[in-house]
Formats: sequence, structure tokens, C-alpha cells
Amino acid sequence: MADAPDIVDLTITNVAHGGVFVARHEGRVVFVPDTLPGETVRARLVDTRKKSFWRAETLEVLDASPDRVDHVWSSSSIERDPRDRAGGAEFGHIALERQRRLKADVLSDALVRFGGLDADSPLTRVAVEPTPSDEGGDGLRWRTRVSLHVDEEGRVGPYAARSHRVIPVDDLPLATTEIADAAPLHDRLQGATTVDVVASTDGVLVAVDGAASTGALHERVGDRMFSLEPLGFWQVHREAAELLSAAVASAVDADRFDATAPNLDLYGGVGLFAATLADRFGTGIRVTTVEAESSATDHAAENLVDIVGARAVTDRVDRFVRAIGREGDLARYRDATVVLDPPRSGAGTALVGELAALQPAQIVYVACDPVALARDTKALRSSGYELASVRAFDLFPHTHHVEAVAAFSRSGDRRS
Ligand SMILES: C[S@@+](CC[C@H](N)C(=O)[O-])C[C@H]1O[C@@H](n2cnc3c(N)ncnc32)[C@H](O)[C@@H]1O
Repeated sequence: MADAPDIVDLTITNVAHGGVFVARHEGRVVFVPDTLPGETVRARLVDTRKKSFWRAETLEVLDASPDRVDHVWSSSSIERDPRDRAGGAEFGHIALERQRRLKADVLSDALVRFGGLDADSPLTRVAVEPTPSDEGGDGLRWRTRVSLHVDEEGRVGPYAARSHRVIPVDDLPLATTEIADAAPLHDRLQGATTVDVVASTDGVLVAVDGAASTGALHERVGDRMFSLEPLGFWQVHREAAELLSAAVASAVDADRFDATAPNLDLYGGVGLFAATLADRFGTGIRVTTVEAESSATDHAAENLVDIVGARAVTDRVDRFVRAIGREGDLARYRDATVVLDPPRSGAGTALVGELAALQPAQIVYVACDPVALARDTKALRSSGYELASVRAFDLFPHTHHVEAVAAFSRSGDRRS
């Protein structure tokens, strides 16, 4: 068989999960970055090993979408050789409004294809909401955490998309101004491998190879201060913690909330959503945060000290939930509210099934991956839960990422 030609002209038909777009070449799906539906691009086929799909890189736009704009980060521009385009702003060439519609399409499509929802269900028609300050804004200067890499010559920068090649850059336009100013973009850090730059209420911290100059950082959400490890998990957009906390608070159905039930904040980090529940329903509530990192749990215990019935547990969520099941004390959980905020891979079908077996009154799922949310939605729906609401937020402008908050209630329960 003759080799396929390297360079092809492709017409883009759709957006796919993961920040790439879909074209077809000789009947085969080709995933292409740096483009938009409706565009025709000249592209180089770069991965043709798989039978089911190939990958290509965009070299030139032959017929541009009206939603194409100059890239917000010149270091990622299509004018550059694909190998030299900085990663991390893969939607930066798209008008913000259109970025949000594309993210909504990916979420809707996932809920239908993997979540089993009807295509015409109103629950699949989710609008991706901007944060208050990004409304009408440019979607820049929001990142409070940036991880950079150092190459063998000591140059500091982000990786190129889908690569471990360090790209030296002059600016970090998605990062807050303090971070962009503090990042050692022009230094030579020979022998180092990573640089993390973190902005918190304590100022900006620059950590080379994970070495932080402080024991803890602090973040404010409303009237609450949270302490956390310098490089520990915290929501990345400067408005994310406040916005997600409000979204979780309003996703919880007050009629189903029982302050005396063993309520859970799973994948709890330093206790953000346990505090959300207490701020909405009073500091007399019972709530347990479960988190795998013991250092985060220590901070959670400190952060939740005013909540009389709060407990912070270090455990893997799957082990914790399985242990409840083994204890046979399931009845206590029938009145519980569960908030869960798993990492990108989602909670997983097995854990979701075990959680559903506890039959909590309601589950609020905070998701940073639409497909993982959709798969877990399917598992919850087949274990006796109904999807009651979904909201989505543009907490990662100019990237393909989207955050969603989904509320589930036990099927057959009636609101009182
Ligand atoms: C997306 S973060 C959410 C943290 C917290 N809800 C917040 O908003 O700040 C996910 C958290 O889950 C923790 N984690 C990851 N896998 C876990 C597991 N299997 N069991 C318990 N915690 C886990 C991580 O350490 C991280 O703190």
C-alpha cells in the first residue's frame, strides 16, 4: 500500500472532547487542533498508526471561520511552526462567546452519548456561564497557579501542546499579572526541572523543583480563610472557589438537606465544600470531608474548626465508601447529602455504584471533565438517581476545559 500523503486539506465538521476538532480524510476521522468547525485548513498528518482515527496539525487556514480571532497568546499562534506553539491555550484563537458554545456542545454531546440522556432533554442544553468578571471581558489574567518546565539548557516555559518540549515565552496572558511578573521566564535555571508560581492572599510564591519558601498559604472565600499547602490543590481561576461554592450551595436542595445526617464532602481537599454546606445550613451541621492527601486533611481540620460536627478524614474515597457499606450502617446515609469533586478521571462507575448503594438523599457532583461526568451520570441514573440540574462554568477561558456542577436526587423521591 502506498504511504498516505503527509499534507492534506481538511474541512472541519465538529468539536471533539480534549480541545481538538474533527475532520474526515478518506472516510477516517482525523483530530485537528488550532482550527474551528466550518474551516478548511491545510494540515500535516502526524499520527496515522491507529485504525479508528488519525491526528493532524494545522499548518495554514485556507478558509477561516468568522469566529477566528488573533490568538490571545502570540506564543501559541498559528503563524508559528506547530512544534513551537505553547500549549495550554488551545481555544485562544476563538472568540470567547464561541469558545463557550463549543464547550457547551462538548458537554451536551457527552451527556447524550455517555450519560444516556435524551438529546432533546432540557438538561442537555447547558449554557457555559462566564465568571462575573469575565462577562464582557477578555478572559485573560485568571490563573492563580501556573506550572512551568525547565529544559536541559535551563530555559523556563510551558510545554508545547501534546509534547514535553519547553517553549520559551515572553508572557503568560492567562496568568494573573502578579504571576506573569514573578515567573522567571528569562532566567536560566540549569539543572532544575519544574517551576510553580502560585498567587494567594499571601502574595506570589515561586517554587523551583517543588521547594516552597513557606509552610502554608491562605485563600479567602467570602468571610472564610482557608489554609493549604503551598503547592496543594486549590481551584485555579481567581473567582473559581467563590463561584463553585455558590453553585454547590444553590444545587443542594434545602428540602432534602438534613443537618444531623452524616453528610459528606468527598475529594474534599482543604474543606471548601464542607464549609459551603455549613455556610448555607449553619455551623451545627454534621459533615465529613474525605481526602487522600493527609496534609490537605490537616488543613481541612483547621479550616473547619468552627463547624461543630465537622470531621476531616484522610482516606481514599473508594475505600471510605466501601467501609461504610461493610459496616452495614447504610440506613444512616439515607438522609445524607453528598458533595463530590473528583479529579479529572471522575469518580468511576464502581465507586458511583457503591455510593448510590448508600442511597443518600442527594448528590452534588462538581466535575472538571464532561466525559467523566457523563459516564458517572450514567452509572448514577442506573443506580436509582435522577439528574436534577446541571450548570457549567467557564473557569478556564481560552482552554478547552469546562467545569460543571450537577445535582442528582433519588428517583421517586418527592420534594416536600
Ligand atoms: C478536584 S480536587 C477538589 C478539592 C476540593 N473539593 C476543592 O474544591 O478545593 C480533587 C481532590 O481529590 C483528591 N483525591 C484524588 N483522588 C482521590 C481519592 N481516590 N480519594 C480521596 N481523595 C482523592 C486530590 O488530592 C484533590 O485534593
